Amino acid sequence: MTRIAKLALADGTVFTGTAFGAEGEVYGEVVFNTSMTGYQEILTDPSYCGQIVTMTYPLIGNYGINAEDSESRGIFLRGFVIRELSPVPSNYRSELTLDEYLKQNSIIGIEGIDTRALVRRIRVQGAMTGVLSTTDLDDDSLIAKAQSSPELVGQDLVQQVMPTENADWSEGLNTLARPTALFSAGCDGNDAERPHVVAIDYGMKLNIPRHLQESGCKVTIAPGTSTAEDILALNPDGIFLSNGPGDPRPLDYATKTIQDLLGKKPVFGICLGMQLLGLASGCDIFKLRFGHRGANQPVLNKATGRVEITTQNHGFAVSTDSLPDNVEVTHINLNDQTAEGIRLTDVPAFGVQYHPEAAAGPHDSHYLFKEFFDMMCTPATS
Ligand SMILES: NC(=O)CC[C@H](N)C(=O)O
Repeated sequence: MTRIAKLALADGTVFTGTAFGAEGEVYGEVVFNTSMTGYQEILTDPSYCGQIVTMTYPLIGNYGINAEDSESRGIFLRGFVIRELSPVPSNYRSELTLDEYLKQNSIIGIEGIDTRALVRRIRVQGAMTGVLSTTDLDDDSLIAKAQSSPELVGQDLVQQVMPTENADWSEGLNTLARPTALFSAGCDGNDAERPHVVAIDYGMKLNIPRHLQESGCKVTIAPGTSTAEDILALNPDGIFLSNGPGDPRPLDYATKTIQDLLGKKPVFGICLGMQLLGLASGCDIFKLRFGHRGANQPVLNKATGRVEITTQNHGFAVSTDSLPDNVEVTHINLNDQTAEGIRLTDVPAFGVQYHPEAAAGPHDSHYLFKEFFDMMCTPATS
């Protein structure tokens, strides 16, 4: 029996489609991702907490769901909007269908709507709050709910997704007799020699500690609310600032921790981590109209002149209007000239707005993990 679902936007637009996944009603910021593949990594990226995610690629679910490709312990986005659900996955790795996976995780899906019209509306008017429901199918009621639901701006969503305890990253340790080619000559690869990275987890994607480990590091994961004392007590050689959901500006606890750590150990941040590094260094943050979410965003590395094709998922950006004297822009988004990378000139600290760990997407930017490794292996100049 076909189940109806409706998506209502705060601007009064309503889309009627077919429900899949769970029953119920949710609200969230409606955004879109242009990736053709990687829907399992997108579903399990904690950075989407608080959002209803639309896929522009029309056929979703065609390779099912498997045990290896998840980027976290669950699904944190609020709802999933697609054009056409593939009911029969064709993939030897598939263990369950997308519909079964969303049901297991109590996530509402809607298919069969005009996703092109939805995306064009978001591109023109900007990301906006929406309500996705299988229980209330009255347009006026849903529009009123969308207009009265809280916006994502100003929300600290990190505390809804971050871990609450420290943990050693041990996945695959027994398979890494020696780190991969990314390993620098600096250390000889045995555990005592590996640089120890403490990754502050604001909603970290799992492929990030995998890449830190494969680049030769030992990794300890710490909650996003850790203080500088908590982090330094773990005796790190370097500090990693992870991706994460929501607006970076209310995360005062995180900004303070980073300010207290800058100059003490090398720092590398990705996405939210770069935004927090920027805030800690006195940069301003602004909200993009509809964000950058996809796996084909061109980024210019200003130092090398090379263009990297990157995976991105962010709705906020570091403003380049009034950069502090000790902050340099290292990477630029070629679609809109926004900052995709910064570094501090007075202490060993840098960050990128995009996702060099891919998962899913291109591998053009893996070099950044080696740069961080080498930064930790280079004796600090007094
Ligand atoms: N992937 C991320 O870390 C996203 C950072 C931040 N929540 C943003 O939307 O810009």
